[in-house]
Order: sequence, then structure tokens, then C-alpha cells
Amino acid sequence: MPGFILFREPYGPHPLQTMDIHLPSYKMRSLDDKKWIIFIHGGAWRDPSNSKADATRLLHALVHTPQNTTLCGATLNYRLSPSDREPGNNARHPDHIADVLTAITFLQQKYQFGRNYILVGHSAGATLALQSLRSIYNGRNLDSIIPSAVPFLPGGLPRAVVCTEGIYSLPDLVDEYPHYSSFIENAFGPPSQVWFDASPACLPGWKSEYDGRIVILQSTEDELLSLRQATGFVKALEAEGVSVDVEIVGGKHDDVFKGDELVVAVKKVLGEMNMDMKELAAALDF
Ligand SMILES: Nc1ccccc1C(=O)C[C@H](N)C(=O)O
Repeated sequence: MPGFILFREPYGPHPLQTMDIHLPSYKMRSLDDKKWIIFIHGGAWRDPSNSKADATRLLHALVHTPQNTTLCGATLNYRLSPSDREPGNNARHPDHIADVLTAITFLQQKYQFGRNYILVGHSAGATLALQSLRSIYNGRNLDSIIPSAVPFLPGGLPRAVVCTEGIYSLPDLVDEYPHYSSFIENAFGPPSQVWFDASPACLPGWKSEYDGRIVILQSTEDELLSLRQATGFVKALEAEGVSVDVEIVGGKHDDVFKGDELVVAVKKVLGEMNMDMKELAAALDF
């Protein structure tokens, strides 16, 4: 029975600039046929109780199985904004997204998986997953953080992004829940154009900028978010003619990433990716 390798990999000098990598040890010598799941945790850009460990259930269910020889996982920590528990944390937008882009770039340079990866994001991690697809974040703001010599997501954009309990529009979130402005201002500063620019649902141009799949999961039992964030984003995408898969699931805000429904949804996306690759191989006459 194949074993697994799990290790911690720093991608920057800050203690939170680190990730866990899960690899099947079997056939480790050939990484070319590998697919990657990259998980981005949530927690309102600040909550230290959310971390890379939030992917434990998902990666154990999918990567740590006896049959798996091709699927690899990475789960990212990134610098956080201040919270009551960790007032010393001082990240501010765009630090969080810069870390996510740096981490994915690091993985890509080390393992060279091209577009054979998917991003899975929970809550603020879903916001980050979607932000990372848009080259706007490699613009002026980030030049000082990500060396401009590094191309925007080398290897290409992921085949799919799976978002659960996501925050898609900061202005709309604060409109619905005025008291959430404390954590939004903490991470993004007082209300400004930045809130719009950082909101996937407010960014036009999805159709032309991203050709992968977007899957949105939202729980009706989420005590922190109603369906409004998800439906608002789906409407914005559909208005542009982007097809999006929506799934209503169960569980509290911080339980969805521990549940089976996320595992099943990610498995389905991976299965369809396999088919895409077979079709591509057939089309190319391999
Ligand atoms: N309040 C939220 C609303 C929407 C999405 C996430 C949260 C949070 O993660 C709260 C977090 N536990 C906090 O640090 O306040």
C-alpha cells in the first residue's frame, strides 16, 4: 500500500508564510502526471483559529487514499490582519493575496504542474482564490511584493476553482451585515474603491480573463452568511455569460470544509478534469 508524505514548506520569511504539502509517496519520481488541490483557508482575513489545518479532512479524504497515486495537495497559510487574539498581526490588503500568489508561484516552480490544479477556497479564502485568477493583482500594488520578473501565475490559471461560504462582494457584505465592517476595514481600510476592486463580484471581465470552471457551494445553515453573497456573484457571472455550478449544501460556516459535501464536489471537478485531459489526448492523437 502506498504511503504519504506530509511536510511543511515555508515560502517566505514570515512565520505565516508557510504551507503544508501532501504527496503520495508512490511513484514520487514522476511528478508529471500529478494533479494538485490547493486549499486557501478563511476566517475574515484575521481569525487565527482558521489555518492551513482547515484542509485536513479534504486532503485526507482525497490524497491519503490507497488508490491515489496522482493527486497532491497543498494548503496555505498567509499573513493575517490584526485580531483580538493576535493584535500583533499587521497584514493589510494586498498582503494576503500577495502571499497566496507567491505560494502558488513557489509550488508551480517546484513541481511544474502547469494548469493541472484546482483552487479550493473557504470564506475569505474563496475571495482570495478568485482574486488570484485576475492579473489585476499582479499590477502596480503588488510589484514591490512579488518581483515583477516572476510572470503572473506561471504555468497558467487553474482548471477550476471551488468556493465555499465565500465572500464575493465587500460592499454588499457590509450592506447586509453592517457590523462586519470591523473586519473588512481591518483588512481593506475604510470604505473606498479598494473594496470594489478587491471584490470578485464587482470585477467585470470574467468571461475574457478566466476560462476554467467556477463552482460555488453555499450552505443554507451558515450562521455567518446568508445566500446573498453567493447569489449576487452567480448573477454577476451569468450576466456576463459565464457558466457557473452552484450547489446548496448543509453545515455551519466553519463545518462545511470538514464535511463530505465539499469532498464530493471537489472529487467531481477532478473527475471532469480527467475527462478533459483524456479528450485532449484523443484530440491530439496521443
Ligand atoms: N464573521 C464572518 C462573516 C463572514 C465570513 C467569515 C466571518 C468570520 O470568519 C468571523 C471570524 N471568526 C472573525 O474573525 O470574526
